[in-house]
Amino acid sequence: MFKKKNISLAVIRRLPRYLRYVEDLLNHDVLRISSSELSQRMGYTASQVRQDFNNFGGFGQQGYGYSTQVLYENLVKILGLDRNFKMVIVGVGNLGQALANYANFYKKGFRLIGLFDIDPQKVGKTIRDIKIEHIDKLKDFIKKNDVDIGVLCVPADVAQEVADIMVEGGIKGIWNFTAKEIEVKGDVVVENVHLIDSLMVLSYKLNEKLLEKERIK
Ligand SMILES: NC(=O)c1ccc[n+]([C@@H]2O[C@H](COP(=O)([O-])OP(=O)(O)OC[C@H]3O[C@@H](n4cnc5c(N)ncnc54)[C@H](O)[C@@H]3O)[C@@H](O)[C@H]2O)c1
Repeated sequence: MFKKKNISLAVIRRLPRYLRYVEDLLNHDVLRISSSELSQRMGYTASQVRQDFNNFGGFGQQGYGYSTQVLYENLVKILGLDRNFKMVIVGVGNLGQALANYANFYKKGFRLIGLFDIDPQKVGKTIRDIKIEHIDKLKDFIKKNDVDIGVLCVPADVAQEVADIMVEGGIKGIWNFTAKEIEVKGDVVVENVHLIDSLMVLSYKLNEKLLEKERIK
């Protein structure tokens, strides 16, 4: 594929935003967009957009701009969304249940195929037609179903041991929602999510504005 090695994380983190935006254009029957228009609407510079896309070979045509359909198809491929990764959620508490009920995973091409917990009150119940299984069955389930992604939603104090089970089963990536920095062997990919970080960024921005107002007074 067109993908080069060592794409910066900052570029990768912008790709979902491009995808969301391009999807919106397609939904509004916009078939083509120039890099300057795209950049203006997204709040980047035109050269930033071109540089971002050039990391993957660039998808525009001189004098034409970008075909939204071509952009969409390329972004889907680059992000691996066409692979329909299979995932399981481990820890079906507040967060695990909310994620299990989130229909957008399916729309974006992720297939949730298993739910696991240790609590006997939860094991056997179903969410969106998926039965919650006991954690004892996790390793074999991952092996048998060749699961790609494990979503870690357990308390932090058991995060490492549950991650170890995932890795033993042959998981390829872990979406870690716990506050624990887990360690993994081999080439397992870990992506940590901290909603609170985003809230703190909001807090920082609010604080900046307030400080500015206080200076003016
Ligand atoms: N990253 C974020 O932004 C974010 C947001 C909310 C919560 N969290 C974290 O997500 C995790 C879950 O939060 P929650 O509010 O859903 O907690 P919760 O207590 O409601 O759910 C935890 C679930 O894990 C299960 N569990 C415990 N030990 C287990 C084990 N060994 N194997 C399998 N299942 C096990 C429990 O039975 C329970 O159902 C916590 O670590 C929390 O700190 C992160």
